[in-house]
Amino acid sequence: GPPPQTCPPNEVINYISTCPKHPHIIPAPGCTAKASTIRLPWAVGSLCHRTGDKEYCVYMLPNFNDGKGISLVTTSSVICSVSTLPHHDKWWSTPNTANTPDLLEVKPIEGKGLGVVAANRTIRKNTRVMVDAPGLMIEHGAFTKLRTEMLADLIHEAASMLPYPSREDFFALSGAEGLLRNSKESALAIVGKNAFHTKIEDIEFHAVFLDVSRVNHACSPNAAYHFDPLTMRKSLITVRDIHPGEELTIGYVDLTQPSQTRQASLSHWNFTCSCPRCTQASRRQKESDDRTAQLVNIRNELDQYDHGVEDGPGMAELLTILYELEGLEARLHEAYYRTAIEFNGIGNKWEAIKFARLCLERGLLLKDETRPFVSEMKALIEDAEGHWSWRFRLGVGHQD
Ligand SMILES: C[S@@+](CC[C@H](N)C(=O)[O-])C[C@H]1O[C@@H](n2cnc3c(N)ncnc32)[C@H](O)[C@@H]1O
Repeated sequence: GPPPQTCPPNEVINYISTCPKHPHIIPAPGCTAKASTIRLPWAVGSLCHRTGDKEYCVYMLPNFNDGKGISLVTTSSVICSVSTLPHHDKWWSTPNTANTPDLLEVKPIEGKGLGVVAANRTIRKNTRVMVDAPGLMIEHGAFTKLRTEMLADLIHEAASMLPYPSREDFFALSGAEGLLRNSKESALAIVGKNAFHTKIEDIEFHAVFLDVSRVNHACSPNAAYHFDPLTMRKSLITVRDIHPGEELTIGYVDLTQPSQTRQASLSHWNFTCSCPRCTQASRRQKESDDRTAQLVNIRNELDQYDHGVEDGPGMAELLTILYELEGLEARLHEAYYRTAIEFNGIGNKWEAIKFARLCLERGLLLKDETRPFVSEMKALIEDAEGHWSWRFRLGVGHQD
């Protein structure tokens, strides 16, 4: 059954309508929507900081995500629009069904702090192994406009208002090593090391997910994230088979960059990647970087639609091989997309449809329905000859 409602500590709450004693709804101050259209009540923190014409406060919903709660650092008008979104109910009602506790284990990994490993059975590729909702979200505007101390203040308050044990889970995340535990700087540092850019409608947030935050980085990762903006859930999906005891990893940065650029981007998280793709003997490291550069070149060349290419399908299939050799299965749908377009581009309908299906099969696990490639591939499968790419590579002169 549902967990009991938790009232956050009184000292940080100005007023709250979620405790069983006060079951009425209080809209956020300044909210012009009718109280009856706001289905869920928010607790408002006592602390707000103003910059320009915006006042950022902390809004917390204790019942969210099976009682784990969620805190937002944002303005009352954003809370108002969020609470009245048409698909809003889905956010609050989606259960974390894919979490199979005995599939995964969080444990110390040498040189990496904690990490997530496959517990005691093999996890097949394309398995959704975790589904997580954000515990803390900070509007991007607060990040860029507020002074650091004010921002740290609000983030600290947002984390402190979360129900037990989410509050403790947040402060136990990595990123604040060497700083005073539970201090405002810790809260800010934790957000810096664990937040993802996440959009609600058109508003950008930095979101911290308390469970998926434990997954470490690798440059040939065996898993990837999928974020569904309609349910606000982030899932972890395997892209290769994972054997018992093996660590699950994702890519924190663009993995089609050369190794030195990847390492430079990872310095934000204060570590150097020691995965096999990054620590090969120098000759092999160069070969890997060369393959990665070739992959990017082919992708760029195939993305030129205004002139012919020689053997487009052959190049696109080579692209697939390069993604596989570099361990980039998490992005294979990108190669399948190009292959589908190239086959259709020379009028080979059945091969085009085959690769469009492969693209959707992989891509839909990792990307949401709203991505343009999804509608492109669906349209191609539906009517290859009516698709813009039909025979588009033929009869167009070379442009050298
Ligand atoms: C989002 S957290 C991942 C979970 C973290 N290991 C923990 O204990 O909670 C990001 C931090 O994990 C560590 N980390 C992630 N991937 C790593 C890797 N490949 N090698 C070393 N440290 C890594 C870094 O300290 C990084 O700042």
